[in-house]
Amino acid sequence: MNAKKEIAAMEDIRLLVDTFYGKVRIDPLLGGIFNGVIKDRWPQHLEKMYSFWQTVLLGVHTYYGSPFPPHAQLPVEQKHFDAWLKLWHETVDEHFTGKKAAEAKWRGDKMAVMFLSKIGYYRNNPAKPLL
Ligand code: HEM
Repeated sequence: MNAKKEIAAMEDIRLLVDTFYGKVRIDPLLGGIFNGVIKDRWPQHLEKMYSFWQTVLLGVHTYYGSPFPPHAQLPVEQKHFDAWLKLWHETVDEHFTGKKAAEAKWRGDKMAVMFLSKIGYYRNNPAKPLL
């Protein structure tokens, strides 16, 4: 039996992130894209994602990066974000329940919409020099 619990501590964030990216890495649609960029830097990527979700969900401010730039040039569209969100929701629900679990899913949804819209914008409006 695997009782669901609240996301309350760093060990919960690690479980969430490790389980999620474990699925992402072998996903037929997403795996190649992630592995192609990250290559042998998975430990660093996971550390960054622990700190991102720790900041968002636990209010412990350890992430000072800019989430969007690494996504700007990725060959992704709606179906990739759908696949990302499906795995994210599934992973959160597998292990957790409660307010922070709901917030994790909500934040994933919002960021996916925002990333997709920015990616579309930059594709249609390539940056032009002013002079
Ligand atoms: C199709 C969907 C997505 C793909 C393929 C994708 C892929 C990637 C890749 C390749 C990196 C860079 C890793 C590196 O070079 O170290 C990255 C970083 C990151 N991703 Fe995503 N991602 C996706 C969706 C999302 C969503 C929805 C979120 C929102 C929670 C997210 C949050 C982040 C964050 C916070 C970083 C670290 C940014 C930094 O460098 O500070 N990603 N992602």
